[in-house]
Amino acid sequence: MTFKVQTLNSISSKGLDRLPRDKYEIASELSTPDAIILRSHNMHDMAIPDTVRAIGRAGAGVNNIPVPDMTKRGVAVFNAPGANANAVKELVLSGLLLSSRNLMSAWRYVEELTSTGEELKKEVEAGKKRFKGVELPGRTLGVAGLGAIGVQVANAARDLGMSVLGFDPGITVNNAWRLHANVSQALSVDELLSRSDFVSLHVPLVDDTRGLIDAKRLKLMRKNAVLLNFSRAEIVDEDAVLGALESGRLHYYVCDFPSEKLRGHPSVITLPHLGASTDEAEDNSAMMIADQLRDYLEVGNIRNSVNFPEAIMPPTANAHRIVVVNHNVPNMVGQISSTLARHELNIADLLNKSKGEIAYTLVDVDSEAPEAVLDELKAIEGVLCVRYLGAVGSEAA
Ligand SMILES: NC(=O)C1=CN([C@@H]2O[C@H](COP(=O)(O)OP(=O)(O)OC[C@H]3O[C@@H](n4cnc5c(N)ncnc54)[C@H](O)[C@@H]3O)[C@@H](O)[C@H]2O)C=CC1
Ligand SMILES: O=C(O)CCC(=O)C(=O)O
Repeated sequence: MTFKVQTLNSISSKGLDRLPRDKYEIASELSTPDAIILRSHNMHDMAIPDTVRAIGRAGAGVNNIPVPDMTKRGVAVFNAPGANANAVKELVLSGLLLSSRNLMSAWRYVEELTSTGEELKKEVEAGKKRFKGVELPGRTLGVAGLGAIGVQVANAARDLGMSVLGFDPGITVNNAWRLHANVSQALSVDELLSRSDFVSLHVPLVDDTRGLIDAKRLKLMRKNAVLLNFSRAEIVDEDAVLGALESGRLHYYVCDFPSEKLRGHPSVITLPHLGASTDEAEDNSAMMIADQLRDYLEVGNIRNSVNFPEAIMPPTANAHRIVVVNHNVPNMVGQISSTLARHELNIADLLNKSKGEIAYTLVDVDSEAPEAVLDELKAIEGVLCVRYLGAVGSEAA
């Protein structure tokens, strides 16, 4: 079996090399891809071919992928949680220091000096008082979203001696375990904003978080506070931020998402979406997503899908694997197994998992499944996709 994988962005070769070329054709232009790998490419406006079975985001945020439409079509969407978290954490720490020590304006000041020798030294000493900053120990950082990135940011800020407050109503048990014991809990975004000198946002862009930081919430922030946004532009109301900078409520807005309005503002430090742009993060994300896609395409296993359930079934030796994606409604497993029974196919192993509106079934049968069985499975009302993977047990052995 061979697979076609289309890349919509430049993807680290360390990741693509995990897809052996005797089994995988990989190209940026393909008319009938089985899978797509991308980073930030906007898929909302593109026609996604019917042949696509899986989409892999070599990164964290999936707001550039039409996930609900893909779910309706039975297409699994994967991401690489945590793979770029350290890179983002390091950039957030840079942002904290750039703002606390007024480094960008200080740097610009020096760049614009034209004097030389003693005169230059005099201007340096005379000018530096304009850039006096503050130290981080004793200041409070509020972290909204304690996922892979937020936890690392919170822990690093504690290590720098800051007091840290966190808010995340959906924190996972694993992330709660990873969090520094001295990080305090805020009970709402409003509380977080009102008790912090620096606020860093690490929530995904979804309907609930669009415009999370608006004019009303900015008024809750401490005077001269710094807002850091390395999540997504749309989480913050940009006009409201510009207003808060004018009124002095905000001292700096540090973000990874430039816009015409933000560019050139003396109190905005904006970077070109650099959070995940390190060798390490690009390699980690690409390797993780390639491994997950390969396991899905070849074996049917699902790890780190944002719309499909986790599903891992070790291949049965000498069996033949069928994968069925269907609506999460009653009697689907019954219909699948009775179809197999009608064709005298004995089930060696079966796994059925569901997540939201999707149910997912892996079936290992003792003998090869003829085309007619697959056609009958496809014809069951509610079935979105059927894949025949064949003897995955023998290949793995
Ligand atoms: N600037 C860059 O290059 C990068 C940006 N990102 C952005 O950062 C976001 C977070 O990434 P990860 O930490 O890896 O994701 P994650 O999924 O591990 O963590 C997100 C956390 O936010 C929490 N959350 C959701 N809604 C919330 C709300 N209203 N208030 C408080 N917490 C809320 C969730 O419960 C979860 O724990 C991504 O979705 C992406 O948009 C991620 C990587 C690189
Ligand atoms: O791939 C990139 O550079 C963007 C990373 C990012 O924004 C994410 O992983 O959510």
